[in-house]
Amino acid sequence: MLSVEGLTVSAGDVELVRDVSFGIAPGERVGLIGESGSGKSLTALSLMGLLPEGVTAAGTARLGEHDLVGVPESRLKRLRGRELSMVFQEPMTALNPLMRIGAQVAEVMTLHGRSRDEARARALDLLGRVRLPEPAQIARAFPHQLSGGQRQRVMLAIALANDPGLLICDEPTTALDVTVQKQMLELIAEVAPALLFITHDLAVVASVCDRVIVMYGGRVVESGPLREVFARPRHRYTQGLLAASKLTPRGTRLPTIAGSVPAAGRFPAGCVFRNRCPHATATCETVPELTDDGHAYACWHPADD
Ligand SMILES: Nc1ncnc2c1ncn2[C@@H]1O[C@H](COP(=O)(O)OP(=O)(O)OP(=O)(O)O)[C@@H](O)[C@H]1O
Repeated sequence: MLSVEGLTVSAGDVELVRDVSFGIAPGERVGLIGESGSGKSLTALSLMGLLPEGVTAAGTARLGEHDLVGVPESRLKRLRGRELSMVFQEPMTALNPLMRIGAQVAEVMTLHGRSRDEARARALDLLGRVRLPEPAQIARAFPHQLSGGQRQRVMLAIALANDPGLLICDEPTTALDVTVQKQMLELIAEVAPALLFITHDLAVVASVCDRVIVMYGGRVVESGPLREVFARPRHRYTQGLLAASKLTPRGTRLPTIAGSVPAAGRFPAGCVFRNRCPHATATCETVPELTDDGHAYACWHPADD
């Protein structure tokens, strides 16, 4: 569905993103991780055609039938919001402080050709879909009257308004507290048609994504199915990230703790978690899981040891 080949982003002679290639299949949820400055945001912005002044992209990126790199702004404008859309970290900078929420959600639909009445009605549906309580009341509110989590849900409603095929999220939950973050992540995972999710939080990747791409110094240094990359990280940056996180790479010796399989039954018995995990002997066929306390833990099967 999305195919990126040899994407290079430069500011003058300086290459900030080099030769990045990856793809996203319909329905797939891909995490893009990497340290600060590794080029994650520029990669996403080049797909959206939203690179800052003086920064240019080369290479190819195709979303379905549409080229995204090296095409005129007028064409990208038609694609943005309709074929692909993006949710940013800070909703206050993206929302118009002087415009009511309902009108802002409706506007993105009228811009893409829906009638005013239709857009207004659908705006209420969308606010309900992102699980905002009392959508009619929220629609009449101004951004400052909502909480940070509610504003981020509004941004998600706006991003979904024209049924895009791909949703890009750039650290959308970083500014939210842990409980609100978890709800937002569940919502994104549920509603995204296909997802490119930028974060440097491994637990977030573990809870939302099927596949992960790791960037370092402007390049992709490894990628693959989540459990594969987390279980056998090849690049020293990924290894360091895993070591510093609450996730434990496969192969690490962990104490076995007796206990019962959690009621949630998410984990088949037989695997071992690190001892801080409340699920103790619970299981895991899938390597990382986000547990009820909001943290991800990895486990390894004794048989693999
Ligand atoms: N407008 C610009 N002009 C020149 N260099 C830029 C510009 N924007 C970003 N950069 C540089 O490009 C590199 C990649 O930036 P980018 O924002 O994509 O990183 P990132 O991985 O998203 O980081 P973070 O996690 O901190 O958001 C950085 O070294 C950054 O300083």
